[in-house]
Amino acid sequence: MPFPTSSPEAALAADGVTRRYRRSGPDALGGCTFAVPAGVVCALVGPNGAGKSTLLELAAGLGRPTSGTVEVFGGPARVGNPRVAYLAQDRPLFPRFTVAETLRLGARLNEGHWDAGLAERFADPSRFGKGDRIGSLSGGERTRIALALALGKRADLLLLDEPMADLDVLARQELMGLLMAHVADTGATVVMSSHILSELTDVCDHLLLLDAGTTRLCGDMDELTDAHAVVAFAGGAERLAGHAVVESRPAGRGTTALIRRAGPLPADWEVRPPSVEELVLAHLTGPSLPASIPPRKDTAA
Ligand SMILES: Nc1ncnc2c1ncn2[C@@H]1O[C@H](COP(=O)(O)OP(=O)(O)OP(=O)(O)O)[C@@H](O)[C@H]1O
Repeated sequence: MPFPTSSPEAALAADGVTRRYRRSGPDALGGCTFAVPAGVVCALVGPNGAGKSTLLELAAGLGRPTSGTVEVFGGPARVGNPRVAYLAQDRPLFPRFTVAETLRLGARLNEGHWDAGLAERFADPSRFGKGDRIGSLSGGERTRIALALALGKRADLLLLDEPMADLDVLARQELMGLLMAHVADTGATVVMSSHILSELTDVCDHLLLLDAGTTRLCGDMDELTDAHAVVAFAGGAERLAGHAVVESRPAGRGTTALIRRAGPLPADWEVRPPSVEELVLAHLTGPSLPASIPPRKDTAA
């Protein structure tokens, strides 16, 4: 099923995007197509090297696709778009600036749409001495400041590359709470990458799974889990015929499998919905299936 990549309600859409860093090198993205609707909180997941950071960079307008298009709210992705805030994985900040100077710079660069209160809640300047320079902060402290700069911008689309990566457990909880409260207040769209899936499944309602530069899954989390089932039954894998099998293995005298349902399932099968973790792992190890889920016709077990 094609994604509505030009749909006006898509906050971020990619159509056949490839990105090659070196002319004769491999594709960091190899034909990536998806659409993230406006207003969702989207988990961007995938193994190391899947292309997550590359995709976020392109969405922020930093670099151009080698082919294909990346659109933000229906227009080409471009650097300096006031509707977009981007938190890069390496948190680029000026090391010689103090915390206060950095926040003042954020205010100056985003005049007219800077939320100083929100930026201060993320940065929490009370933690720092007046003259503390960015270069003297810990990784987690720098992340707080970088998040403050991104969030203070009051953007409609937040592109956050591993936003919680350097933070301790308490700071993660605090900043994720602030982020979610901000999103609930403003209806901003978030696309956020992380390797800690459990951290994302609690707060995200949309999933974008990349692997080796291509889209493996994209859609509403509930619809994706709903369209799949973990099944267990007596007998061999031949009983799965007709269903798209993501993963299957023998279990005693029977079979367990994660399938994409196609119509009703036999009454003697044990059936349960997969967790998001199971879904992601199975799709990363199993055969490639269409990344989007067609509307379900028959859900009866
Ligand atoms: N500046 C660059 N020059 C050359 N190759 C690059 C560059 N940036 C990324 N790549 C390559 O592109 C591919 C995708 O990298 P990317 O950083 O986008 O993946 P990722 O999913 O964000 O990985 P991780 O989870 O490890 O952060 C990798 O093979 C990487 O080596």
